[in-house]
Order: sequence, then structure tokens, then C-alpha cells
Amino acid sequence: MSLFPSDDPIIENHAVLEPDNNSYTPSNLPEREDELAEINRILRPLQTGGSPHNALVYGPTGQGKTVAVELKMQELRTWADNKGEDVTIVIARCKGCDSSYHVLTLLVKRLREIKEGRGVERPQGYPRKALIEMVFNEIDRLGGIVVLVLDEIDGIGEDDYALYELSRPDISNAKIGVIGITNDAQFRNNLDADVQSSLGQREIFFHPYDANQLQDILARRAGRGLVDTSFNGAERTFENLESNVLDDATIPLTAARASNETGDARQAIRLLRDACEIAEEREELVREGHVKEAHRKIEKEAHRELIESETTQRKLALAGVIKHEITGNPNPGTTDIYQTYCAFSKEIDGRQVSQRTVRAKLNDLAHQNILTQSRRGRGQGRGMSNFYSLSIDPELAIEALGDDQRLEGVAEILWDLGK
Ligand SMILES: Nc1ncnc2c1ncn2[C@@H]1O[C@H](COP(=O)(O)OP(=O)(O)OP(=O)(O)O)[C@@H](O)[C@H]1O
Repeated sequence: MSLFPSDDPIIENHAVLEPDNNSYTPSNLPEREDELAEINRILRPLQTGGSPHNALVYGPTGQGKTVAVELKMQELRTWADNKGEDVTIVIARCKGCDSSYHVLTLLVKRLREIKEGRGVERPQGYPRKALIEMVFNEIDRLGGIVVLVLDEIDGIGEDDYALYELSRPDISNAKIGVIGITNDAQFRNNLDADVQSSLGQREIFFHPYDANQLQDILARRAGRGLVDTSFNGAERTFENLESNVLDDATIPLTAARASNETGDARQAIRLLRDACEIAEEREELVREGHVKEAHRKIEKEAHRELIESETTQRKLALAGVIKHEITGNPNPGTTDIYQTYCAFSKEIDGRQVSQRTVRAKLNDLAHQNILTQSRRGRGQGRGMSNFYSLSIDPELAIEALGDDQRLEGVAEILWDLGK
């Protein structure tokens, strides 16, 4: 096999087809004009010498929240340069910060790095009050306009001390604004009422994209990223896209698949990229079949990751359902599954939990969409019971179980039963 699949590549700019913001940032977001205008409104007080409003930006994953805020921050930098204003924008990705303490140490680090360069250590061992003072001191030292963008802030859960303090800064030397970004609607509802009223002065909601919007987003990526693909006319919409490497149905199917699930632009872009890569390897036009194949591959990976992250007890409960499924009892009740669970638990010399606990584990798996749960009567006069079936491919589920060393033996038994 040669190093590169074809002398006639389909993808000419890989960065444009990357689903995350790291390698390529679109320069405009026509689907988000309303939301961008709302971000403008947050910044508007700066025009007359005031401080920006605080805001909470929220909506499901992959809806362009981060990229929209980043674009507006770039515009703010340009505006400030033209006006001769000092502006500092700190975009802090708070993923992994599970408390206000961690958010504050991250902010101290990021603010100090502005003057001292990269590599500043996070402060350790200080109380939260001292950390917030450090943050305010750094901001005071910087002066001018300071905007703190706290992306993926939901990790802090109900520990919203940092947001409370940051949204009420006591600084005379700087105009400070805080923008929190989250894809967790519940996070917003759980915030303390004071934080809701200060941070949530402005709330900007990003609705999920529909299939037409996703088609246009994909068309723009294709226009920049694929060979022999460009727009016929000034408007860069799907209708105006002309391509010698994409079949007509490819983008509509990609957009439809992504919009059916969550309307997630990141997922749509990834699907298009993977489909193009498969077609490129086979030296074919990118067709519906490649999109379907790429979709299956993505789904498989997602299910695998989901199962891998489950606890051993849940995996054993799942093994119980799989056994029934592959031996011709596709909709077992809790009692049947519990018996199988006990046998598998013995197999690995594991701790055995009660039937009630196993039922709870099965319900958790149903919430994760790994199982489907139904509730029906067990027969005349015998009350109602829960029944479970597998919502994912059994082979994939066994493979994922076998990746857990403790469950290798259980996976082998299941493979043998399925033969
Ligand atoms: N309207 C759009 N036009 C072009 N690309 C877009 C658009 N919306 C989102 N994207 C792209 O989709 C990907 C995800 O966007 P982004 O990270 O901004 O989403 P998000 O809403 O912040 O997601 P999350 O909540 O998961 O962090 C990025 O590659 C981004 O460039």
C-alpha cells in the first residue's frame, strides 16, 4: 500500500475540514447573525466609555457558540486598535475545571502569562478569596478593557463562587466584562439567583441548526476544502455549490443525518470529512454510500467510548442483556438478566449486588441509550415489570466489554454463544 491513497486527492485543504476550531476558524457565520448581533449589544457600552455587559451564552453542543464569541472578540480587538484603547481578551477553556477554585487558578495563570509569557504555574494552596484578589490585581495592573471568556464553564456545577465574584468586580482601573459559555441548560438553572442576575444580565441562546443551515455550513467547507468545488455566484449557499468530486446527494444526506441527531455542526463537518477520506482512498466520487459508512464508523466509536467509560457493575449488567439477545431472548426482564448477571459476576470473582441495584444499573444504561427499556405486564395478576433490549450492535458491545481486562473472560463466553 502506498503512503498516500491517490495521486488525485479530493481534499485540498485538510484544516478546513477539521471539525474543531483549532485548525480553522470561519470568518463569517451567516446562520448566526441574530446571535452575533446580541453579542454586539453586550459590547456596546464600550462605545460610550462604559463597561461591557456580562453574559451567558448557552445552547447544545456544536452550535457555533465558541466560534461566534471568538469572532466578536477579534472584531473588538480591531475596534480597540483603531480607537487606541487597551484591550485584553482572555479566552479560558474551563474543561476539566470542576470547581471555582480551579477556574480561578486558571485565570490567574492566564492573566499573568499576558505580561510574563507562557509557562506560568497555577497558584497552589491559596484560599478562594486570595485567588479572586489575585485575579482582580492582575486585571487592575492591565487596565483598559478586559473581557474574560469562560468557555465550558459548566464543570463547576453549583460551585458558582467564582462567577459570583467575577461578575461584581471591584476594580477602578479597568472595564471588565465576563462571558460564560455552556452547553448545559441545567447549569444555568442551577446557578444562584444572584449569579443569574449578574452574569445572566444578557442570555444568548443558540438554537440547534436545521438541515438547510447545515447544508450551507457544509457547502462553505466543501468550497474551501475540496478540489474542483466552488460557488457559482456571490452567495455561498448549498444551492450555488458546484463540485466535480461530490455527488449531488452527499451534502443533503450528511446534513440530514446530523440534523436528525442534534443539529451539531461539528458532527456534520466530521461526517463530511470522513466520507471524503473514505472516497479518496477508493478513488471514487464522494457519494451517499460513503456518508453512510462514515456515519456507522462514527456511531461505532461513540458507542464504544460510552461502554468503555461504564463501571464494571454496569458492564456486567449489560453482559446479561447481551447474552439474552444473542441466545434468542431479545427482550428479557430484570429477573432473567439478574440471574445472568450473577453468573458473570461469579465468573470474574466479583462482588455481587442486589437485584434492585442491577435494575438501577440497567436503567442507567437505558438513559445512556445503550439499552431500550419498556414496561409491561408479566401476565394476568402478576403486575408490571421492566424489560430491556440492546439499542446498539451486539458485536460492538462485546468488543467494548472485552477491552476491559477484567471482563475478557465474559466477552469470550459471549463470543462463543454468538457463534
Ligand atoms: N455557522 C457556522 N458556520 C461555519 N462553521 C460553523 C458554524 N457553526 C459552527 N461551526 C463549526 O462547528 C464546529 C463547532 O463549533 P463551536 O465549537 O463554536 O460549537 P459550540 O457551540 O461552542 O460547541 P460546544 O458546546 O460543544 O463547545 C467548529 O468547527 C465551528 O467552526
